[in-house]
Amino acid sequence: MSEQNFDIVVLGGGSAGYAAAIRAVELGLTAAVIEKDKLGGTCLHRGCIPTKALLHAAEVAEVSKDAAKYGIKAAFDGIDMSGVAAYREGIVSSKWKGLQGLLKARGIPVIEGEGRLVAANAVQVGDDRYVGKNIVLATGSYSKSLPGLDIGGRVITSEHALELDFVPKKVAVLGGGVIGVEFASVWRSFGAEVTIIEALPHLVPNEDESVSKQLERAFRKRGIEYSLGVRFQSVTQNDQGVVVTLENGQTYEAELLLVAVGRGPVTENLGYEEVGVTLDRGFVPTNERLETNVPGIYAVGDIVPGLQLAHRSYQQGIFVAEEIAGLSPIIVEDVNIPKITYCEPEIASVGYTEAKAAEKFGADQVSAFDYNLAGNGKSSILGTTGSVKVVRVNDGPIVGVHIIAGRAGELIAEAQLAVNWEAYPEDIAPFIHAHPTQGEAFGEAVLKLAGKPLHAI
Ligand SMILES: Cc1cc2nc3c(=O)[nH]c(=O)nc-3n(C[C@H](O)[C@H](O)[C@H](O)COP(=O)(O)OP(=O)(O)OC[C@H]3O[C@@H](n4cnc5c(N)ncnc54)[C@H](O)[C@@H]3O)c2cc1C
Repeated sequence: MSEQNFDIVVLGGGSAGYAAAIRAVELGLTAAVIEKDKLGGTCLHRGCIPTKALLHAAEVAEVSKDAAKYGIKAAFDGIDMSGVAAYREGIVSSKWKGLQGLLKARGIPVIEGEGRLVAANAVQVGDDRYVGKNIVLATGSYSKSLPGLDIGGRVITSEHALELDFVPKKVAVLGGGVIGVEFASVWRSFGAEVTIIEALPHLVPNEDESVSKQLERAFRKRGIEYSLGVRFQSVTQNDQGVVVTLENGQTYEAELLLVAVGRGPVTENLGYEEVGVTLDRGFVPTNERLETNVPGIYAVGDIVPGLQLAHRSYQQGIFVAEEIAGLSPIIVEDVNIPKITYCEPEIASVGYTEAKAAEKFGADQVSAFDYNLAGNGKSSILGTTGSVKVVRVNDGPIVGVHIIAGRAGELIAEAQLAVNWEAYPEDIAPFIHAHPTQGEAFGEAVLKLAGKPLHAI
């Protein structure tokens, strides 16, 4: 049995874990990462990157189907899933190589193997013990299912969906949240018939209702079916496919059922509770400095209750390293973290929805303006519609921005700065947005809220 000592031992080498190690070493601390699978975790290998490659392939399919609209002669002749897989895997492996290089260049050891917390300051891998002045738990998340709904055969999760080497003819998607609508969007572009089943009254139910409604209209136009506000009851499967039954007795036949009902924390049987770390429904609660109830043990990423996003994970990793180094980093609340749903059309948002802002600040204290992209030149050129909604406190800051449009994700960077810096529309109004850009739409909404509309009425 060997023992090695570090300032920080990180259990889990996903977005949260490796970010903590990199920042720690930048600050002059020593750190090691323990990873049982592949450095980069869910985001790089099974999440953000491969799914966005699929979504881009889907966009290329849509553009090629639509080429005549732009006067371009091109014929769409179907999807070659092995080509799509090669493109997707190429991106993932180049990013993976780059990431390994980043850690190597900083001298951060990546210990391969399954780690277990064995003391408040130690993680064991096989016979070897890694002792840290501080421990950072970063073991991530897995695809959840519903009670009684077993994954297997034709009932699949996003991990299986990514690896499919064929386009299903007909697919049912259980869950109209981010992962569900992204796969629905890809499969529809690839030619599948898709039905989404969502128990809540809207698709992407955490978004501003106006955005959810626009997505529902856009999906309907694209031929994506959905059933809202009715719960799933059961599924049966046979050689041909699945039959999904809802609580209202409605049934759907499909070749596959994708279960996209959220992600649970990976915290079982890792020694957390034995060492005294309190769990709450499997998640690891922390104080606002991301320290667990056991002093010196921190938790970051998807195991911490709240938004499960890669950029939140990076931020938490960096935060914890700086906290341990005594820098007192600033806290970013979940509400101020930008979120993107990469379906077509894309959705991007930050801050409070109009309804939540009204609840928090009072309905008569809040104003919103929803700028229709029909008035935005660049959006017309790109052939996209949608809107940019800005929510402000009257005589106060911008507290929410909600965008739906092709490439909406690229527009959220400015909005998240405005929200996090608590900018007033009047602060931003004098500044200039380049023309023609989709970014002008945010400028137009801000001008309107500042009382000097240009192209908005
Ligand atoms: C289909 C899909 C699409 C997504 N798309 C996006 C997106 O577009 N944008 C976005 O921001 N987020 C996206 N996410 C979410 C994002 O992937 C996660 O929020 C992020 O990966 C969480 O990082 P993490 O470090 O907490 O966990 P993970 O990335 O899950 O990393 C945890 C790591 O810990 C390792 N581990 C676990 N237990 C042990 C152990 N005992 N010993 C050693 N190692 C262990 C695991 O192997 C894993 O590598 C997506 C997720 C999915 C599933």
